[in-house]
Amino acid sequence: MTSSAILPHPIEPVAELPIDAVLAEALLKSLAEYGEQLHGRRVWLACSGGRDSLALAALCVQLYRHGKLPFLPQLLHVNHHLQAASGAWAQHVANWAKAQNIPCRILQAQLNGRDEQAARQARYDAMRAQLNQDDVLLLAHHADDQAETVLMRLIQGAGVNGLSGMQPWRIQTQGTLRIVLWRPWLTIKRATISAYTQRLKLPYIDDPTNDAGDNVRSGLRRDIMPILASYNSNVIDNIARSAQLLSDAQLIINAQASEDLQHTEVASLQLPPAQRVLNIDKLQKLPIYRQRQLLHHWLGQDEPLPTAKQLVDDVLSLSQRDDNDHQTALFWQGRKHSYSIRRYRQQLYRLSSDWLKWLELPLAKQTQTLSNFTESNLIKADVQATGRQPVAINLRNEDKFAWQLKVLPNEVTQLLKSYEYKVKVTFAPLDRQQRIQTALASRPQSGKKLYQTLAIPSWLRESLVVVSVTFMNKESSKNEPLENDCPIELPILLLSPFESWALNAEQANISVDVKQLVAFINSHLTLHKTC
Ligand SMILES: Nc1ncnc2c1ncn2[C@@H]1O[C@H](COP(=O)(O)OP(=O)(O)OP(=O)(O)O)[C@@H](O)[C@H]1O
Repeated sequence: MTSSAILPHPIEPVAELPIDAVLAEALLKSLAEYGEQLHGRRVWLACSGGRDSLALAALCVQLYRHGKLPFLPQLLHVNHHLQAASGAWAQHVANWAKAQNIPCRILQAQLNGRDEQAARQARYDAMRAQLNQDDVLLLAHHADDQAETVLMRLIQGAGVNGLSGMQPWRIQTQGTLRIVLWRPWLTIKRATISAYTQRLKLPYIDDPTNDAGDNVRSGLRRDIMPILASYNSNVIDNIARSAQLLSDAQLIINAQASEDLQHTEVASLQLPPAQRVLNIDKLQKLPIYRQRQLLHHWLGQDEPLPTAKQLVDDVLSLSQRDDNDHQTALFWQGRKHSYSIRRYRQQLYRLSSDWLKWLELPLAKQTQTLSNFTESNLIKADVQATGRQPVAINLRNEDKFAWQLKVLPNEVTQLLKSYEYKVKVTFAPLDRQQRIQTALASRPQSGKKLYQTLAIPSWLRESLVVVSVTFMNKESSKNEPLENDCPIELPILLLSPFESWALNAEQANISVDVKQLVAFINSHLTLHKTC
């Protein structure tokens, strides 16, 4: 196909041509609705050069030149390089923009495949790379697009969210970039846009693949919509209206699910998106339909796309089991991460694969003399210029997460004031044979018994650390332990990445109060994502 075959009209400036009242009203109404959010933001217009987006660009030019639109969006055209004429289309959009005196950028897409989905993905990627934080991207989607989207989702078995179609104002976050997709024409029929382009003799590009009927969307447009219209001539408006009603319903569902989630999540065990934990007893107090919605909401948090209904059903059955099976793991490949959903006792866990990998990394034993972390010693060693910057002792700091004891040198100085001894602290992985006694047990325990008493799920068992303390004579240059009954390395704490248990140190007949040290360590432990 030659580019001239698809460009029926020559390029003319549109500023002074008649403005379409219906199209202008829809845009200006949407502008009034989102005016506050639009304030101070940069607006771009995604222009394929096709009928709809060229019409929207033309209307923006007209309204701007008549002082009715406070900004002139910059056009963004993405060249997909999918067809022989792609380059000519890009050039045509650039020429048209130049004739209208509207800024325009042509972007090159990097396609990963040749289908519609690959083109869409590459298009958004290219445009996102161009946009800055909180920029707004105008799109020319209209009521016919909306009706096709809803029908497409209906035949795929979507729920309320999917059936509420495209949103007129949608915040889209990917990585750290947050942008807004603005669709002011979702209530406008294609026919209205067509009539306007004809009146203005707009030289839009007619992409032959749009109506070829060889993908679901164009098949619905060509074959199904005319049949539906023969039953009800308002079919487009009606489907678009249903989508709007469902969109309201979805907001109510979201609000209910967020409220239920607040009461059901186990606050102390959260590390989103790596680990999220639900309390099954609380979940089961809700009616079953709210349990399903809550699980749907809980699983899909941190992800752009929701989970399939099948997974929600499987997780619901997992929560309902009353056997002692702690082995079942459900797998979910999200867009951003993959997850394993597991149950341990009365808790449901959604664990990211990165997090599970990190939990398997070996822990090393290490001993630190606390006085090395005081202000004077750090300054002497020229490690820190000030006592007010935290220093970290890493329990496990690799790859994506860091588990650390983070202390301020001046706090360590303060702590050690009350000790007449040198304090050495050892962090060592818990040995399965090691017998230790927590306040929860009447005698020392090891291995399986200990895990059961403390309710440690299997995947956390390689991430237990015993903290021991040795008090040394300050004067001794040889770092000899004190001459009393205090054993070398008295265990005082057992740590997991989320919890800590004081160990029964009173039994070891020592004169020094370790409570202060336990409280200090407990209050300075941190666990966070590093990237
Ligand atoms: N190559 C492109 N460059 C920039 N924006 C695009 C491109 N293709 C599509 N868009 C934007 O995405 C919207 C929806 O895409 P869709 O595939 O339905 O558009 P189209 O039918 O090719 O073009 P139009 O909607 O302009 O008639 C368009 O209205 C337009 O705003």
